[in-house]
Amino acid sequence: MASIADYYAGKSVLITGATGFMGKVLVEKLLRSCPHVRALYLLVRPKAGQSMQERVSDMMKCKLFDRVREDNPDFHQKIVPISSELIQPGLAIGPEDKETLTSCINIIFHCAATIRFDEPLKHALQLNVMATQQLISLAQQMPHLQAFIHISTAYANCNRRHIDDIIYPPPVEPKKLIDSLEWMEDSIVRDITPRLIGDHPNTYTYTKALAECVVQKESSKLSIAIIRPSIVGASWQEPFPGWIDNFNGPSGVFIAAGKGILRTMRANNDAVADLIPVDVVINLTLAAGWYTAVHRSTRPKAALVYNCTTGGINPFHWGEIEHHVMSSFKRNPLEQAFRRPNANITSNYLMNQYWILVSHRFPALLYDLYLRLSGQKPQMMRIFNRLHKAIGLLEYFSSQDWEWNSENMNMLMSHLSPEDRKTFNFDVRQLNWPEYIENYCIGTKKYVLNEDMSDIPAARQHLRKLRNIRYTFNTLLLVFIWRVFIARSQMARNIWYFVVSLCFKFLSYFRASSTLTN
Ligand SMILES: CCCCCCCC/C=C\CCCCCCCC(=O)SCCNC(=O)CCNC(=O)[C@H](O)C(C)(C)COP(=O)(O)OP(=O)(O)OC[C@H]1O[C@@H](n2cnc3c(N)ncnc32)[C@H](O)[C@@H]1OP(=O)(O)O
Ligand SMILES: NC(=O)C1=CN([C@@H]2O[C@H](COP(=O)(O)OP(=O)(O)OC[C@H]3O[C@@H](n4cnc5c(N)ncnc54)[C@H](OP(=O)(O)O)[C@@H]3O)[C@@H](O)[C@H]2O)C=CC1
Repeated sequence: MASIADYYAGKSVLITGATGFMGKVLVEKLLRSCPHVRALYLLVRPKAGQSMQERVSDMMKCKLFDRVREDNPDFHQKIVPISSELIQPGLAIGPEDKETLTSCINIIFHCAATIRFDEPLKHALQLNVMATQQLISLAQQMPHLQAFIHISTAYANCNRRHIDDIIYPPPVEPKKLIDSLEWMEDSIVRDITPRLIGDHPNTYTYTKALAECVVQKESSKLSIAIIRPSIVGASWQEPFPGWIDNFNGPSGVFIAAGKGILRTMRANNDAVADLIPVDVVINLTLAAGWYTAVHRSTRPKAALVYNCTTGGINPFHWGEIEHHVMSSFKRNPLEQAFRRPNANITSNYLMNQYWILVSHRFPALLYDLYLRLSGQKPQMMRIFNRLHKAIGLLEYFSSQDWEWNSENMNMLMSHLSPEDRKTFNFDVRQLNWPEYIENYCIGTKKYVLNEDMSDIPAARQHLRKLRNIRYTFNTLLLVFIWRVFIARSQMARNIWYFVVSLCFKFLSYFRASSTLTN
């Protein structure tokens, strides 16, 4: 059997979502590890005043592509941007482009989606479900297509505790839902969304479940595989450790904690934090593309599903994540932290509300007061309100755990040659979590916040200043409490003397007993 790189040699690959977090890593890895791939056709839309060509050339200038640029400075010649808006009829692909695609594409990687948890249902449905349906229809017109790889999420079935490598019946027949929402006003859809999504936490997981069902329907006509990654984090090894470029999932939480803004969050210390590095997901995706294509004539007539998770193989827990994130940001602090990094997770609702009041709202109020008094615009309360909204949406995933079957991931690994196992490594047993989390935190500093590592001494100095402010503040608070409450009331003074003498007695007792034992 051909190696993975040999298989991709001379192939034309179509990628949706190439400008996104995972899409970029996919494009980079294909160009670097499969240098003889014929062409990568990227479906991209113009956005924020930039044409699709400008967006793609900006993307290729990004640091992620440094290694490919070194190996092959002309790599951009393999990239063919195609203008496409996935929520438009026919994906808004022009007739000439459609002709080109249908005549030459061999493999499709469908990564595009809206991953926002608060996306209005209609839009999530249009992009995550209807666009998938349209892409499959296009794929059916491609005579040379050998594999269609759909990126789903491990949480598409998060209303179940144990999730196998299979497609579950959808919560509703997608076509029926699409037809009934079509005529409804947005406000009505918004009102009935909670009833429709039922035991799904948001429109994202709900529509991703429906998309799997759409894909399954076509699996007898096409060679399809579904990849279900869990919580995708920074890269582990490739193209370099710690690469990340967004605030999604845990990254935003890590940054907020590193900046000393986030001090408390609801999460279960003992629940498995099913993070998976982005390079692992992409390596598995490319290997699945190869496997699906190579076995297309002998495969069973159903889509193979790959749960791409770490929990069952190399588990790590939210409590451990908290510990390593905090210690990493203490060693490599972020610039201009609001307070010293010290976030604690708790599964207790009341405890969490208490800390939100004391460690979020109260300091924000004080700081905004200071900004007002110094003639500046208050902003801290606004930042905290947005943070609370974001973490409120994530808590569902950090407060419970799931069990995924990773049989197909293991099966795929067993089919790889020793060489491919190294080049397309997705063996998460080798993942050293503390080292990974350290690189992840440094990655958020370098690549998301664009902070310079040479500024670390200044950032440490800033943390020392914050510690001194805290000590001064605590001392003043103690003096204030003493003056206002204790010094003025006889009863409070008596209680105070009673507590002090009790402590004194205990001390004398322990000293006496330790002298006796010696
Ligand atoms: C000490 C640490 C302890 C650890 C504790 C546990 C931590 C982790 C917990 C659980 C992770 C579980 C995740 C499950 C994943 C499932 C897997 C998948 O399949 S898909 C991928 C997931 N998708 C998302 O992550 C989209 C989530 N984001 C959204 O839905 C929106 O961005 C939202 C509602 C959060 C905000 O929307 P807007 O309309 O307000 O605007 P906008 O531009 O998106 O963001 C506004 C501000 O919020 C920050 N932000 C965005 N996401 C954040 C986040 N996750 N955490 C903190 N801040 C975040 C942004 O940086 C921005 O801040 P600025 O204005 O630039 O200062
Ligand atoms: N990140 C994660 O933790 C996880 C992600 N996944 C899945 O992986 C896939 C990729 O996710 P990720 O890279 O993180 O997501 P991103 O949000 O980073 O990227 C989404 C991509 O989809 C494109 N897109 C969105 N809307 C349209 C549209 N109307 N027309 C054309 N293109 C569009 C975006 O293009 P543009 O740049 O123009 O907006 C972007 O390239 C998704 O299917 C997601 O469900 C699964 C599990 C976890």
